[in-house]
Amino acid sequence: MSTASGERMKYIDVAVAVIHYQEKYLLGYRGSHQHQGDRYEFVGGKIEASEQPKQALIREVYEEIGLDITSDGCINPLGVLRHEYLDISDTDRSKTVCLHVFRVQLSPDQFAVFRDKTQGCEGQRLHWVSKQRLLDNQYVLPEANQSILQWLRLDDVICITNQLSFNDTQGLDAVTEQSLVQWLEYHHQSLPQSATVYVRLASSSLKQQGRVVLKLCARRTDLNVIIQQPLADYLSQTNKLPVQVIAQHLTQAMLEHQLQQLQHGKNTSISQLSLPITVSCHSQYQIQAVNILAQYQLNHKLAPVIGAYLSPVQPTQTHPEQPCLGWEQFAILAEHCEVPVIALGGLAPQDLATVRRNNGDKVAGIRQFLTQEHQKI
Ligand SMILES: Nc1nc2c([nH]c(=O)n2[C@H]2C[C@H](O)[C@@H](COP(=O)(O)OP(=O)(O)OP(=O)(O)O)O2)c(=O)[nH]1
Repeated sequence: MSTASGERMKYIDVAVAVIHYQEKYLLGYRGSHQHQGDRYEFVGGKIEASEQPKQALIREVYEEIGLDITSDGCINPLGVLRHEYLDISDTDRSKTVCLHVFRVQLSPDQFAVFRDKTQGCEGQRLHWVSKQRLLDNQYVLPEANQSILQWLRLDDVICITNQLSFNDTQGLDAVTEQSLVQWLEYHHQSLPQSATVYVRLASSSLKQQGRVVLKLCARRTDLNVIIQQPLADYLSQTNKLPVQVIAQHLTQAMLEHQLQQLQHGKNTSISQLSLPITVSCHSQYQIQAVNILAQYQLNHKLAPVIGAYLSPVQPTQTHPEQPCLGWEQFAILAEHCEVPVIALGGLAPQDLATVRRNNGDKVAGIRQFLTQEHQKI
C-alpha cells in the first residue's frame, strides 16, 4: 500500500494487523515504557527501510505472536492513516506515524491454535475481545486507532436500493405516489434483517427524497442507512435525521467538487455533520481524490471517510455493455486507496472472500443483495 502524496519520508511507517476470527479481535497491550504505552493495541510495529508494508506486517506478526500469516487465512489492506501525536516532548519526527493497516482474517485452524494464547513472544499480554466491546470503546487504544474502529463499524455487506423515479415538475402525483408505495413495499420485504443499506434515489427535491427515507426508516427500524450528503444535511437542518442513518454518501461528482475546493485552497463544503462519509469512485484519479479528502478530514478532526465504493467490478445485468474493471484492475486500484474499498458491480454477497483476496474489504450491490433469503455473512 503506498501513501498518497510522496510524503512518506516524513513519517514513521508502521504496519498494523487487525487480526480477527469472525467477531473476535486480537489485541496486545503496550508496555508502559513504550510510546502510547499502557494501552491496548493491534499487533504491529515499525516498517524497516527495505520493507514493503505487507512484508513488515508478516514479519511483525511472526515476531510478536509467532503466527505465520502467509500460510493460511487472508490478508487485505484496510487503509492508511497519518497521525501526529502531541504527547512526545522533543520536536523530532518520531511523533508523526503513518499506519498501514491490514485486516488479517484467521482460518479456523489458525484460530484453534491461538484462541487460548494470553501472552505474545515478547511477553506482552494478548486478549481476544468481542467486536461489539471493541467498537464500544471498552479498550483504550492509541489515539490514531479511532479511525480504524470507524472503518470496522461499516458492515461487510452493503445493500443498495433500486432507483425510485420522481416527477419533479408535478411533485408526488398519483402515479409516483403509487410507485412510492410499491418501492417501499418491495424494500420492506426484500432488505435482509439489520442490513446496511445505501438508499439511492434519483435526483429530485430534497423534500421528496427525505419523505421516502423517513417512510423506509419508520417501517424498518432495524436498518442501518446511508444517504447522500445533501439529503443528510437537509434532514439534519430540519431536525428529522433518523437515528438509523449511519453515514453520508458523496457521489463521484460531489467528490470531485470537494477536491476542487481543496485544490483552490478552500475548505471542503461538506457540512459539519459528524456522520462518517462514504464515496463513489471509478478511477485512479478519483482514488487519489478519496485519499486527499480522507486525510483532510482526519487532519481537521472532521467526519471520517470510512469507505470508497469502487465500481464496476464485473458486468451488470442492467448495463452489460458498460466497460468494467475486472479483478486485476480492481486489485491495483484498491491497493492505492487509503480507506477500506467496497467492491460494487455484478457481485453477490458470497463474493466477499474474492473481494478480500483482491485488496477490497467489503461488497455492495443491488440485485443479488435484495432478497430475504440473503443471510448476513
Ligand atoms: N503496534 C501498534 N502501534 C500503533 C498502533 N496504533 C498506533 O498509533 N501505533 C503507533 C504507536 C507507536 O508510535 C508506533 C509503533 O511503534 P512500536 O514501538 O510498536 O514499533 P516496534 O514494535 O517496531 O517497536 P520498537 O522495536 O521500535 O520498540 O505506532 C497499534 O494499533 N499497534
